[in-house]
Amino acid sequence: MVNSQLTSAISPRPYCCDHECPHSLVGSIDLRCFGSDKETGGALEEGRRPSDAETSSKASTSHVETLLSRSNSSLCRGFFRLWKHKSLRRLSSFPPVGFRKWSKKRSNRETHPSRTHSTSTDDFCFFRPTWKNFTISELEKATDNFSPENMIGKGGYADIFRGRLEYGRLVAVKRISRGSKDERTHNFLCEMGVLVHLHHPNIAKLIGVGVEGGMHLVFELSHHGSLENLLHDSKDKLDWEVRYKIAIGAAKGLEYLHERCQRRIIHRDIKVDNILLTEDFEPQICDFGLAKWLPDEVTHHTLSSFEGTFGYVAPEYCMHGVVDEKTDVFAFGILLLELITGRRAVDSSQQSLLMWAKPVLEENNIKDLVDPLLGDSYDCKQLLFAARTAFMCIQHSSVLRPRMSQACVLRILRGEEGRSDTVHVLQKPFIRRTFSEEILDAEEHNSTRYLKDINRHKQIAFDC
Ligand SMILES: Nc1ncnc2c1ncn2[C@@H]1O[C@H](COP(=O)(O)OP(=O)(O)OP(=O)(O)O)[C@@H](O)[C@H]1O
Repeated sequence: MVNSQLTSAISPRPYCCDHECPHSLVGSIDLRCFGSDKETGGALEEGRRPSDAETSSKASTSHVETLLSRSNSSLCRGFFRLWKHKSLRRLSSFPPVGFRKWSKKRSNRETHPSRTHSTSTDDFCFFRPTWKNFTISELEKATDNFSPENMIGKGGYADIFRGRLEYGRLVAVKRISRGSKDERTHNFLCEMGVLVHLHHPNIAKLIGVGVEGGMHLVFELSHHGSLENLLHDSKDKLDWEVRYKIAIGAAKGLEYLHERCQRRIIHRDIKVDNILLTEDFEPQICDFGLAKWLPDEVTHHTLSSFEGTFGYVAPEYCMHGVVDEKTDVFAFGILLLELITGRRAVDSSQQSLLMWAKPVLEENNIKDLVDPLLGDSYDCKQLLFAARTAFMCIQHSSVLRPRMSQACVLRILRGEEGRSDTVHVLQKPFIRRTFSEEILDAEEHNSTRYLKDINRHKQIAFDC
């Protein structure tokens, strides 16, 4: 049955936008992996503006509080069992909490003029027929029978093998190998369902798939592996010039996902492990296993299960399950801080980079942030632009974070926004907000509470 599902999924047919369809990006991995089927309902709510009553009655319950209140439940035990099997710090489906209901069409300010809003069938038929359907023998031959020596990555639900195709092309074969049969199928279809829409120099390039003897996604091999390998695992220092190039390229990739590709895609797991580097250090965003398609008409999704990576999670996602472009913008800010400081989002003593860097940025002591390995070998202006961008992206309130596009993040990063010669002072973002947004923000994004939550979140993740 799985195979027939897979075969039909890769055959050229209209892309389905139904929320219930396994090809759809709007479903969320359910909580069956925690052994709690009853928690699986209502995986997402589309963004609507809250009523006053809803706002006041539900705002006080956070994901973390609810998780803690259930800490003895089988749900929680399931989470920790799963945690041990997942890659470090990666949070898989977190239990649902009393997520609020929102009601609002997207405002004009938030719509994307760059994308056409067609609802015609053509809109759902965007796939690249150049994809190859690999046989298992081709993949085995390419990877030397998936030999351990060829394993170049081990993710939460897949192993990645280096391979050489018959005609010499180097590839990375992602073999979906963990989870139940349903989970593997779901993950495979979700990732493939996103990739079918994407074609950009800063997005990992899918060459084909293989559904014989397991589920496989075949990518162009990235010469330098992930940014994680290069920035944190290598003895060689990564030059500032390259870091800045990576920042710009990753920003372009995200801008494409959010505003320029066929669908509005939220990646949800932007981090150094998911930025691959080509031979000339061009960054490519990979791992679309958690990506969501967000319809243009809604402001955001509210997910009832929580997935992501500790250290990169935006406050509103952590506290209320709210997912939109700003979720990725926040994570991108953390990634920028990693590039500037050379520190991990969460270090070996479980200290958060955000907590360390934010006060330094607020004090405008930018030089104190710089990776000691760089010494004085960096471009001061580029550093200031990058620090300024990071500062804006990690704003607690999503309203205050810039968008990737509309000339926001990229322009700030390139120093094209504001007074480039007087950027010594990091300014608070200049986005004007409505009164209701101010109220909403003050009520809902209390930073003290967030810090409390994130600390408890950390305890759950690392101490149990
Ligand atoms: N095309 C590629 N070229 C080179 N290395 C790759 C490629 N794709 C993946 N990798 C390596 O494999 C690692 C894991 O890949 P990926 O993130 O796609 O797996 P995953 O199972 O989805 O991981 P996660 O636990 O983050 O979900 C990457 O961090 C990278 O080091």
